[in-house]
Amino acid sequence: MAAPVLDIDLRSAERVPETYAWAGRDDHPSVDSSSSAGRDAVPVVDLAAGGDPGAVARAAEEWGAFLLVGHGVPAELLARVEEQVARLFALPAATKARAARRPGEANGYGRPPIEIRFETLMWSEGYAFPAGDVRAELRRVWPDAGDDYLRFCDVMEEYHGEMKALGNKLLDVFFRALGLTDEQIAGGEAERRIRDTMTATMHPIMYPRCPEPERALGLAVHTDSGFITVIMQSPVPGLQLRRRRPDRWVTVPAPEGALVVVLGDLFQVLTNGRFRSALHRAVVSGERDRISVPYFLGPPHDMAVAPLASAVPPGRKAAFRAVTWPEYAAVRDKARRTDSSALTMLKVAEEEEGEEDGGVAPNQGLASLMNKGCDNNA
Ligand SMILES: C=C1C[C@]23C[C@@]1(O)CC[C@H]2[C@@]12CCC[C@@](C)(C(=O)O1)[C@H]2[C@@H]3C(=O)O
Ligand SMILES: O=C(O)CCC(=O)C(=O)O
Ligand SMILES: [Fe+2]
Repeated sequence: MAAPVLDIDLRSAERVPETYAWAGRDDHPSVDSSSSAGRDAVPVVDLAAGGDPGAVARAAEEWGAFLLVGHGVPAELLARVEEQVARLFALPAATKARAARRPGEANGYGRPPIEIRFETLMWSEGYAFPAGDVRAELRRVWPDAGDDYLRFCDVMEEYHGEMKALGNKLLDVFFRALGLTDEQIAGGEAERRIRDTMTATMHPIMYPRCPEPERALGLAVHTDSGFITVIMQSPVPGLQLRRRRPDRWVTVPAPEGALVVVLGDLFQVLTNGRFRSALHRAVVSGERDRISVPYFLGPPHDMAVAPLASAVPPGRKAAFRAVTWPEYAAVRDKARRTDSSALTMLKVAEEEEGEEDGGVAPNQGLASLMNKGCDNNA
């Protein structure tokens, strides 16, 4: 029998062990979206209304994230995805351990991959798999390919179909928000190549109800590395976006049926720094389990991502050098050791001016974004 991947059963824990206690967790206040007379209101984009390019551009420049409504993914499918993910994580620890992510591998069950960047443990478990190849990966959990396996795969494949179409729609919405014309979007070589080759990874996460939620973190501060992450979340808030001046964590509301879009570092590269990746983290609830199902859209591993010519203003230089996703990951590891950030290390010229007040966090190292006691200065 495979040994459990987590050291304790988070679901039955009566206390948060010291190894899971994040000392600097509350050094910046958490506020909700309704605070500060609209200043902390997470932007909302309505795709049913076409995704207003001006509103999308503002959200992407100032927040690197927004709530997405009118996206067309049926609410009942979202409910079925949540149900299947809950069933997956409710399996016995030894069953999930059959699919444990092995060192150096991208896919499999375990703690979120960023755990190696921190000494404190996170109150969560996740499972990464290629969205288009769920059947092969999930056989590790259900080798008999029985009914539970088939139900899980059917629902995830249906979800992948919807999300793939939504991802393409979102990409065009972002291109339009960058100011690209319909001809550039349809006929631009780089734009077309990105749309045709985008890859998708799912990483459902379970954040079990926590007996001392104010001591724990479900997911530590990070930026996503790819292009665009579309998150489906339980109706239990937990995702927080880092805002500046003053430094604070804005909790993203979790209205039924809405999705959350978060931009990753390679999208910041692609847009020459105009659209910003969002620093974020997840807190846990004292009352309820929370599930989130991020759908990560990014380039194929062999594609060198460089700023789109159409995103570099006339007379300006490309702000970043070209980088593949695996090269980016290596740069990020190096950046961690020097308290720099991957984006700073990839920079070859100045980016366009970002939002000064209240904007997204700057491209700085995680160690200085965290506080003493958050022990990620390694
Ligand atoms: C496609 C991916 C993005 C991700 C690494 C992964 O291969 C699968 C897991 C993803 C995740 C989820 C939690 C936060 C994050 C930083 C991590 O450690 O694993 C992201 C990764 C990422 O965006 O780099
Ligand atoms: O739990 C969430 O809503 C966010 C998950 C997340 O940030 C991630 O998987 O990268
Ligand atoms: Fe994330």
